[in-house]
Amino acid sequence: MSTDNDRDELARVHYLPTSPAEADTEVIEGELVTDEEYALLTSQKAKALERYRGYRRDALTVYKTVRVAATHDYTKTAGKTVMRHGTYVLGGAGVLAKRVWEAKTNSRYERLLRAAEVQGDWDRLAEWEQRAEQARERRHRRRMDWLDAPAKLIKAVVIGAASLIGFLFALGIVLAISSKDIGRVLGPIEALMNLVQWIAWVVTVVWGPLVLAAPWAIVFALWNIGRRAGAAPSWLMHSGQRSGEGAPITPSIVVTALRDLGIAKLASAIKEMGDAGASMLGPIRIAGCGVEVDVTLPSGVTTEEVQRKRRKLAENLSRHEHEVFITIPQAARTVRLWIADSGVLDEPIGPSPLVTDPDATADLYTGRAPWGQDLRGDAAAIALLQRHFLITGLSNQGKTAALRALVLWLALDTSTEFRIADLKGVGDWRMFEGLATTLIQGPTDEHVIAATEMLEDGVSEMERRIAALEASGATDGVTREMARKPGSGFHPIFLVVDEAQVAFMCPAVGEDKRPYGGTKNTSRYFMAARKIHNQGRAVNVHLWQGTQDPTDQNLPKLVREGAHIRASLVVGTEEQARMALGDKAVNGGAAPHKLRQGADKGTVVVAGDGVQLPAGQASITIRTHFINGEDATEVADRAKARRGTVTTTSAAEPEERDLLADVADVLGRDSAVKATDVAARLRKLAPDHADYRKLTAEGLASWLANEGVAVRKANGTLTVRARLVRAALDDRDDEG
Ligand SMILES: Nc1ncnc2c1ncn2[C@@H]1O[C@H](COP(=O)(O)OP(=O)(O)OP(=O)(O)O)[C@@H](O)[C@H]1O
Repeated sequence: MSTDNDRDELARVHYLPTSPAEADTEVIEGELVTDEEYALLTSQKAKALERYRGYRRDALTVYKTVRVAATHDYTKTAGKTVMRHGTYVLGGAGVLAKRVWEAKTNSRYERLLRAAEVQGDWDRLAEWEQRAEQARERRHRRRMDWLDAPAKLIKAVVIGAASLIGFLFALGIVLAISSKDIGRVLGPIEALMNLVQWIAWVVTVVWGPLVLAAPWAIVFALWNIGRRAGAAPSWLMHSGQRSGEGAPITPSIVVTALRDLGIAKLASAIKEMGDAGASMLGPIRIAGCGVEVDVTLPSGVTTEEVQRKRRKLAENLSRHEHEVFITIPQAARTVRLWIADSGVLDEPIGPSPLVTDPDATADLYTGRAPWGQDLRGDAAAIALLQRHFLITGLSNQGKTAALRALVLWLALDTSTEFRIADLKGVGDWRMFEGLATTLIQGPTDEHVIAATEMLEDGVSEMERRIAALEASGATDGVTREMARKPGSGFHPIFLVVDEAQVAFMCPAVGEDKRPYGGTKNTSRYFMAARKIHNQGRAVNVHLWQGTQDPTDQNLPKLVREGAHIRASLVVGTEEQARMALGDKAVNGGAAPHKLRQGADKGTVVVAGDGVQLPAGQASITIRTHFINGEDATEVADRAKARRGTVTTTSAAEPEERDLLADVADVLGRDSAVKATDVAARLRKLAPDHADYRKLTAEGLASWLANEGVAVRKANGTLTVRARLVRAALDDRDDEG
């Protein structure tokens, strides 16, 4: 059924007027076409519409096909491949042109001169100026030589040709005389002519193919030069080429990475130097599982600026941040980059030699503890004699394991003595039972008090040794012989406090009103630690501490700085890194805050004495061997077997006391004493006993009641009667 809309559509298809305004003014509505014409047009309209829709469908199909094909990965890859290889040819031509230009002009010298100038390296500038001048002179001489060249060439050709003909003629005469045939005089000359003719023939035969192949050979050569130079934009490279991951580090990669760091002065200086930015670089040396290169920065660019951009630099070098280390060697305006081979730092290092070698021994005076590997993959050993030690790091990153590994090595030296306070107390140091003379394990105030007393005993021992050394008249301090001689009283003592922050934060206050924790002049742990730091080293009394977070509250500055060797596992911030290792080390590139929590467990940045630092470096990063609890127990057992088991005391465990007998003791001949006085007498009798320290009259009464001794009031005061105490003792004896 036709409708008004159909008509409109029909009119559009056949270019008929669709509105009165469009129609000729003479056309009268209803008389536009006759019925026959309308029927004809209607059937044509259906066909036309069908045709139109067909075209549209076809056009859409073609469009979709083209779009799918054009955006398909294969097409993109193929397109990029074609463009990339095309660009190689153009790039190769550019590289070749540049090489020729540099060979024929002084531009290379100009570039190097600019580089030296930008770097402010006046010695090199003078040297290059001289070389440029010499090159210019040589080139001038060569040009002058060319002016005489044609005459010389013609002369040489004429003389050469005449000599050759003369020689051939003489040869012909010799042949003619020997064969008595005059016709052979010209024989050699004819042979030469024939040879020339033959060569000309060969040339005419191969000339055509040669001419045809020459452009392709040139294109291939240019392509090869461009490909080797990587002369294509990075977006045309396939992903492997573009990521550069695992790609060897070349001078141009390093220079480009530095240029793109976002340091404007550095970028413009490198641009001024052209690709001779490479002149900033020292040789790229293989350094363990990576490479190392020194970069002399242009004037105006500071080493700190580069250090701050470590992540960007790593990314520009197609490495992860933890795979690039920036340190500051001694040379002025120089940064040393160590760039790991991709992924190599995520591979575990081998087990400790202490575990693999059942015969491992140690000598504190002459040896070094095998702790792990430095980033170059070389064994990292650490000298521990007469050095206080501090290790810090976030929780669960391997602090105890790293500290314990060193103590285990020490244990293999039979002259050493250990007094250990593990203020976490989950058994990490349990294997030292029977090896250490003191082993305190636990986090309570009682354990801190015991640890403090352990340090105070260490101070007393230190003072005794200082006096003894002074009295002995020794001139070389405590020698190895003195330290190893049994009974000399100078054997090495190591006071080890793991989780030392617990001690500093302890709120307990002693009888003398002095706090155990804190950082005041009256704080007992703090003062004992300071005294040992100040004077312990010389008489072989060492303090080793492990702590989680080296803030002023957890580990006061004075105690941090008293350690000769400072090691840090991953910490949260640069500020913490500074507290852990000191400003000098962090300014020199030590960056424990850049280690990865979890992934870099057991990796320590070490500063200070005792470690062999690469020349000019303020710290070294060591991946420590992990000795698990089981292996640690085995090593400790070996140490015990060698030295014989020692009796370990645990000062924190309450001393066993017979309280009833003690009360009888303190009552003496008195028949009745006030309970408060009895408590005071008990405290005096055993001042270290925790139960007595806090004892009150009521507490004593209730405890004696449990023992069958009633404590009643006399004149309103709780009073202990000796008669009842003795009776209870007798009863107990009878029962016993
Ligand atoms: N060198 C290492 N390599 C690999 N993993 C390690 C290494 N050292 C420690 N670990 C792992 O880290 C875990 C925690 O180690 P450790 O107890 O020494 O940490 P911590 O820093 O002392 O922890 P916290 O401060 O909480 O006591 C270990 O159980 C072990 O699995």
